[in-house]
Amino acid sequence: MRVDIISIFPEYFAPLDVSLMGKARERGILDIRLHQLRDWAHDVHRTVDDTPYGGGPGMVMKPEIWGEAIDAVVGAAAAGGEAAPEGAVAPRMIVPTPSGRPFTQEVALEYAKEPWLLFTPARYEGIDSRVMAEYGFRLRVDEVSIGDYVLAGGEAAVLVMVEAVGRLLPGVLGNAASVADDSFAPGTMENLLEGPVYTKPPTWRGHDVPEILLSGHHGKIARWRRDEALRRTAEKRPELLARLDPDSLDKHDRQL
Ligand SMILES: Nc1cc(-c2ccc3ccn(Cc4ccc(CN5CCCC5)cc4)c3c2)n[nH]1
Repeated sequence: MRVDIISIFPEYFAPLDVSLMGKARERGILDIRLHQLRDWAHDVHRTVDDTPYGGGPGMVMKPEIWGEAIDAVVGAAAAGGEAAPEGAVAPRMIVPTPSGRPFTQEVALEYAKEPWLLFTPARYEGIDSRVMAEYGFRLRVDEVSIGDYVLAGGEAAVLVMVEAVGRLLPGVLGNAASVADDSFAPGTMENLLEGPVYTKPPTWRGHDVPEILLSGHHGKIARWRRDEALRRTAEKRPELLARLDPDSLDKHDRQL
């Protein structure tokens, strides 16, 4: 997967050089390319923002510079300047914003199927809306929110999304099964919070690991884990239980 990120703070993405994402890049699973938005601002001060039409606080990012940057990043491949990833002519353009659709595990799985993503994290009060209108159809623009709180810019949201998508790519996580057991993973754990985890020692400061987990009885262990997931979900996120497909609950679940 190719990932392009255009930002006035490309250094914000240094964390993508470490750990799982760093290894995925070394192994060519993820091809992340960073671009400094100001490289397309031609005035002497390399200005990227201006005052909002209609008044209001803060500044808005100018459309011209974003347009030139996106054309350069997308066009380079389309113009045959280099091999577009897996024949993708155009990337999916993802715009972090507090007013976007919720970014969920389902959206992460959707993005993980794309050969090429373009993230456009903004600063100030956001990007002139005409940029999303200009690329909306051709780049299938998706405005997404990572949560109901306001960040100072989109970069942290991009870090979150690249990690959530990157870990779903084949070969990134050592033990593929752990993706299937994720909270919100499709299938048995869909819409359930995962239960508690333990490792050695069996007793630590007087706290014992639940006996069942030491029993080696895999059927009972799976049952216990599902019960714990249901209990935790009912306690912390009851609204998720309402989304559960009743057919996915067996008679044991129902008596909980
Ligand atoms: N899930 C999530 C995503 C973000 C996020 C993503 C990108 C940017 C770019 C700039 N900001 C700061 C910021 C400050 C104030 C407003 C609200 N203003 C009210 C009137 C016009 C706008 C919007 C935006 C971002 C924030 N925050 N939270």
